[in-house]
Amino acid sequence: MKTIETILARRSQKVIEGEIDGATLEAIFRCALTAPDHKRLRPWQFVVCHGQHKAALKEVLLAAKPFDSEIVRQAYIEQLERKLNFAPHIVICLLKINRSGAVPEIEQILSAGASIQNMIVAAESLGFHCFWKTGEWAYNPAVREGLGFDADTVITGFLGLGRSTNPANQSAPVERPKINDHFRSLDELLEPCLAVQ
Ligand SMILES: Cc1cc2nc3c(=O)[nH]c(=O)nc-3n(C[C@H](O)[C@H](O)[C@H](O)COP(=O)(O)O)c2cc1C
Repeated sequence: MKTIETILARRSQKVIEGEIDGATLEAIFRCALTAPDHKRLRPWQFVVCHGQHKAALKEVLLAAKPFDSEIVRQAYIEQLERKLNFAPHIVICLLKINRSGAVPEIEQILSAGASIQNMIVAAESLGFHCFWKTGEWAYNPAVREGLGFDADTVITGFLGLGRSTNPANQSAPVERPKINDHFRSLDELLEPCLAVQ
């Protein structure tokens, strides 16, 4: 599929079942490293989790959450096991913020987002599917600490990747916003100003 068709057809997919081979995954990961990056700070880091790593990841997520009772803890364990199965490969995407002042923080955040989007477009162009997840896994600082990253590191997402084998899990196309609701020409913007002159 051509790149534009891939981007226009992209949908997040909440349940992804099939694995991607190692060489193809590596090609997808290399695409993250071509994200636009002001002053080449390369502020991104990625932790790759496959099936064999899910148990360890579950322990990190579990240890990051306090519980009032064992019943609540057990219910959370069941929920975690289910949620960690959302994709066969999970890439924990991190941004190590450079505070030297060389590049504003917002630009580093944008670069981190672009690196993730590059992986999504690469995976989709090869016929795979993705889901970009944040929520409490990303925003609870204890998860970041449990993974061994310092306070200057931000978890920008848990990117699930894989092959979709079950048509029932595939997201239907959606209507996208109208181009004129988001794009205007400068003429249109300046018209009222020019009219009063
Ligand atoms: C930074 C970011 C974080 C996201 N985190 C979540 C999340 O935690 N849970 C979730 O259900 N979807 C999450 N999403 C995915 C959106 O829900 C999804 O993109 C949206 O529903 C639009 O669907 P589409 O991607 O198929 O167009 C996230 C998307 C972005 C860009």
